[in-house]
Amino acid sequence: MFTVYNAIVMGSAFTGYFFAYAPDTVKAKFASNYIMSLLERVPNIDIWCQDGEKIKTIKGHIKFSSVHFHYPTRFNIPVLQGINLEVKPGQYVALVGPSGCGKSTIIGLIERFYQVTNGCLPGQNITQNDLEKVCQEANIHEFIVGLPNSYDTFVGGKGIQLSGGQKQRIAIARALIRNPKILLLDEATSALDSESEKVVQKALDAAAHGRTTLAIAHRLSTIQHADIIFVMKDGKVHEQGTHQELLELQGIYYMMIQRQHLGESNL
Ligand SMILES: Nc1ncnc2c1ncn2[C@@H]1O[C@H](COP(=O)(O)OP(=O)(O)OP(=O)(O)O)[C@@H](O)[C@H]1O
Repeated sequence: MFTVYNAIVMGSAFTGYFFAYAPDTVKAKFASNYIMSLLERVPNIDIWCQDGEKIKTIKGHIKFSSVHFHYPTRFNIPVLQGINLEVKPGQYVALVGPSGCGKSTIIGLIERFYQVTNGCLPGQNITQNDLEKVCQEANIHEFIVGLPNSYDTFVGGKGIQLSGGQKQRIAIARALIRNPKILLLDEATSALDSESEKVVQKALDAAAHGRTTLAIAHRLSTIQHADIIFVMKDGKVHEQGTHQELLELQGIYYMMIQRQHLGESNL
């Protein structure tokens, strides 16, 4: 419908015309109405929460039961098509599968960035000692104390003066300072060279200790120790098991491992 509201919300050519030629007081009134309507908007996810379970204490148990999902902007493209997976508190679980099969979408749903289409999901003061403890866990403390001003060293906006591996380890420390029960790792080492990857992976393995961890990885060597590996394809879980069980199955995971070994030996 061609209303002024829609024109403003949808950003049509009419908006430009309206804002170019309407008197300032009228423009201000429309703009403030629009701002108020944005402030008062209740996200769908909150409406849903009123009926759903509100989680008071997070124990680190994740369960997807027949979860279907499509992105709001792409109604006719199903991304998840009946996902069933369970991660028990403290387990380290990996998601693997071809590009675009829906791995990051699963993490987005756990973080409640989107509402599922069908199915269901379950519902300080920081001291210097706390800071140093998490930096030790993240394998970055030694590096920081070696800097000219230790923890007070200026590292530039967004850590521009740090290497990729150092930034990753600081990101791990930032995650750990809140003592989370769940760690969600989406390709946490993918942008690193193999030396930095080893250091960051060591930090991640230490951080995962005693926490429920869901890791997405293309480099399969990093998740072979996972308690369960879910192998996804076309928005579905096709295989699940330990590294050894999946190798014995000789299915998709086995093929992925073979391909990766072949790729590495061709480097
Ligand atoms: N914000 C979005 N809006 C619409 N479609 C999206 C959005 N994000 C992802 N998609 C689509 O959803 C599908 C699954 O994407 P997702 O990022 O979950 O895949 P992935 O398995 O993590 O891929 P990769 O291994 O390449 O990171 C893809 O087809 C993608 O194009």
